[in-house]
Amino acid sequence: MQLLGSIPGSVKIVEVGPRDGLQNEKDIVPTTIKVELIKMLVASGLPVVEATSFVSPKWVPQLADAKDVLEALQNVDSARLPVLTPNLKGFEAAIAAGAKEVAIFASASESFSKANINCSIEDSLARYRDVVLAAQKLSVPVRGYISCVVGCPVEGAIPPSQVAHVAKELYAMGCSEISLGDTIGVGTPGVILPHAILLAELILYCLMIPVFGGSVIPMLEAVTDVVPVEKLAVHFHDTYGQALSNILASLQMGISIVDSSVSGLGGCPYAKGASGNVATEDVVYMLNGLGVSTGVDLVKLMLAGDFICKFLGRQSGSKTATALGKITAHASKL
Ligand SMILES: CC(C)(COP(=O)([O-])OP(=O)([O-])OC[C@H]1O[C@@H](n2cnc3c(N)ncnc32)[C@H](O)[C@@H]1OP(=O)([O-])[O-])[C@@H](O)C(=O)NCCC(=O)NCCSC(=O)C[C@@](C)(O)CC(=O)[O-]
Repeated sequence: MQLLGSIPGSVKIVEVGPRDGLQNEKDIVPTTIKVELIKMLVASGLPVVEATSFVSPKWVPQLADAKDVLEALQNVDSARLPVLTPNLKGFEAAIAAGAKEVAIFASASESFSKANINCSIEDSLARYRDVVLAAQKLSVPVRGYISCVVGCPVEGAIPPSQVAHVAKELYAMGCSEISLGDTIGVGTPGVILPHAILLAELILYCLMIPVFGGSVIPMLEAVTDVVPVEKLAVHFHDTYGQALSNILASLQMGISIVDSSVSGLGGCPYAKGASGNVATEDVVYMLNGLGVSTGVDLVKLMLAGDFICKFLGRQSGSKTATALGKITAHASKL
């Protein structure tokens, strides 16, 4: 255990499947299915389930039913159900629909900020100050996201200092928690970029394909210099299969809040090439193996994953759910 360093005894998992997971689905998922999924996730013991987004329906048509989803969940009180709000308009609509917690989402990359919320980083921070002020008046906690914390689909590697700047601003304006998003899943736990990656970057650069990233540890070092580690969450997409290793490295650096998506659903509509978030089932399986408590019942979680995968007509993106599903199917034939 000494090898692992001082990983936390318990981890808070923030389930983002109903929001981050579904926002990229082309075919509209009926509100009743979204509500049932959220209820199943809550029943599995997840303490926080991000329910939906109050964003422009022109930008994210899949979540145009945010008000209906939230209103159908008014009696659910065993988990926190935050929602994304990009501006005051979204914040006011969320509160009117019964939201008790919200999240704002900035970026460490100028290009991604423009693509995702149609404004510069500084303009977004000014807009978010208004949201946080309005939330503080109602004692509503605000989570702050930062996208592209190691790499951007347009700009390539993002300097840790840029991430730390946005994190410091979000914390100073009053965010209760800051989630660091490797939106395109390019980060590794390494301290430096391996030469092979640098060479691959060069080739991709010549081909004008800027898909490369940096490393998680220097980014976390820069951010923990300006924001207390207990206020930080990590949010890894699993595009390059690095998410679990990055989570383990983050835990070793004192992080105890991890975002994930049931069955590995997800991807951002404004980040081409980004695959799903790390699967919640795989995170829970790893944390169980490490003896880290989460309060999540893996079997109930897998039932929720099975429910949404069957509806979407697709295989689970969780290796744990796939493996345990095969074992169960085999056992039932004996
Ligand atoms: C921010 C805006 C609204 C700017 O979009 P805009 O076009 O610049 O905004 P606008 O103020 O000019 O308004 C345009 C229209 O949208 C309406 N509008 C304006 N605001 C709202 C609102 N809140 N709710 C509903 N409608 C809204 C507004 O009323 C108007 O309607 P119209 O007059 O044309 O009929 C837009 O860019 C937007 O909604 N973007 C959201 C994109 C998004 O949701 N991306 C995915 C989430 S972020 C993410 O996935 C990353 C994360 C968090 O998971 C972490 C990671 O992995 O990195």
